[in-house]
Amino acid sequence: MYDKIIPPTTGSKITFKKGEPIVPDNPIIPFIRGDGTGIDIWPAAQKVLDAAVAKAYKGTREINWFKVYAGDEACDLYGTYQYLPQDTLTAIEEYGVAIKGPLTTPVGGGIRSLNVALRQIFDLYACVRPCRYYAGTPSPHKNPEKLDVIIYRENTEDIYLGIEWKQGSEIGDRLIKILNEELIPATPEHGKKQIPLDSGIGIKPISKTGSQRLVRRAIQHALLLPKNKQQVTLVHKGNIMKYTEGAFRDWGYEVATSEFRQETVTERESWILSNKEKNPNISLEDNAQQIDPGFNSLTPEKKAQIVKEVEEVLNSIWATHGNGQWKEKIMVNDRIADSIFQQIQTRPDEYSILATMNLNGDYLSDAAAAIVGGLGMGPGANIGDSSAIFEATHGTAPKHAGLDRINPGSVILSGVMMLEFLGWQEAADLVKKGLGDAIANGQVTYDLARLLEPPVEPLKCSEFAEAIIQHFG
Ligand SMILES: NC(=O)C1=CN([C@@H]2O[C@H](COP(=O)(O)OP(=O)(O)OC[C@H]3O[C@@H](n4cnc5c(N)ncnc54)[C@H](OP(=O)(O)O)[C@@H]3O)[C@@H](O)[C@H]2O)C=CC1
Ligand SMILES: O=C(O)CCC(=O)C(=O)O
Ligand SMILES: [Mg+2]
Repeated sequence: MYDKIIPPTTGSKITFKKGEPIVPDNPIIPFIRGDGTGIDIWPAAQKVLDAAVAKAYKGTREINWFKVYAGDEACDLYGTYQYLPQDTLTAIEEYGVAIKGPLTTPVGGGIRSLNVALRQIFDLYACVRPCRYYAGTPSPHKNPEKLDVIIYRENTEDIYLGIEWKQGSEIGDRLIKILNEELIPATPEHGKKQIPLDSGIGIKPISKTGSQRLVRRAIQHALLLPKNKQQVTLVHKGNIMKYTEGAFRDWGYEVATSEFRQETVTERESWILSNKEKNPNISLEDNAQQIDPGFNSLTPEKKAQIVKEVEEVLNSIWATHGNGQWKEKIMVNDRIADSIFQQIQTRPDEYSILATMNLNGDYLSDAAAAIVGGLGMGPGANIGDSSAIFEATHGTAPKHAGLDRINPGSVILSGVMMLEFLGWQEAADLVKKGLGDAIANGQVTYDLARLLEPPVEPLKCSEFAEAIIQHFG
């Protein structure tokens, strides 16, 4: 079944039932070490995870690691250009849950992203990236502890589908010709627009299915959070891209109000309801005027549409959501993508789950990680209905590779997410305690050491892992 690798002789498989993992006490878990600093951070992370499981379960539970190959290491073993061997795909398919270090993607030419390929091959449609603060972590922000968000990033489509054509290529030029001469003129709203002939062309598909399954998972997650964090914000650039980014927002609201009607309220509905709560005799027209600041300058048709919206909301949910009941529901709102970047800095405590398309989530997860201490503190999980791969938000950080200096925190915290996914909360809690206490004690790697006031002598990557284990207690 495998060409060049041999699974562990002990251990059992994780299986999935209705999207939930069924986990034996001795699961076999494939891991990819990763390129660049993967050589430093993976061994450190593995050591911490093993120590936590051993301490939490005293030998009754154990991870049986299965080394599989991707990236440079795979080419060394399998031959030139064998970046993602079939053995690796077979192992992840067979064992369901895997963890990986970062993998290199060259800019401009060469192979497309192995990281993205893995997400697409296993349909890991939800990229979950929590950004929360560990006390004592230095940050460029005054109140980094106020940020506690979980980014739910759609993980399989958008520009990451990688459908693009090079400038000057035969198909690219043909496509531009068809667009300029046939499709754009056939679409009146595009007027006389034309694509410059020397353009590269990329396609940005955003599907209803892809958007809705991501938002569905985000709302399901919100249901498990404490009441004050039960909020899902749909992030989009729908003011500019109405049929892709704008549609993501609309489809997100549709999932909330059709599949989770009793559990959710949209921000706009909450305004309509609270207007009536404040003034029970308010007319539909006055209510409409208050929810739409530009109401008075709208066309009669548009005004009538908003009045109808108010009427429908009151008719359909006043009984279940009115009189303040909506305050107990999950709030679903939306924010424009550029605005959310400033909002997480200026009003961080107003946000909880941020549901995004692929590209916006990629940008936003690095930015949010920076607020709570940098990419060394940014974990992640790629989750599908029948498998999951855990990995940090950051890349290979090549200039630090092999120096035993990089912060392994992000991969260790990705391991914590994996332990929680397995239901091994006791081990996950030990790692979080160890990491939190090490940081609070000023035992940190270079990235955090240089930000501390006064600066401290940095620990090596491997020493930081040891410090975490010592702080398990
Ligand atoms: N999922 C994946 O495997 C990903 C892979 N990549 C790939 O990684 C390669 C390198 O990408 P690049 O743009 O340099 O981005 P990286 O995220 O690899 O690194 C950029 C900078 O972020 C900081 N950083 C990253 N990781 C850590 C860490 N663990 N601890 C402390 N600081 C960290 C370092 O800053 P400083 O030097 O200032 O301390 C580093 O130089 C590319 O090929 C890219 O495509 C990128 C993202 C995700
Ligand atoms: O695969 C890559 O090279 C980049 C991926 C990335 O930036 C991410 O997943 O956040
Ligand atoms: Mg990224």
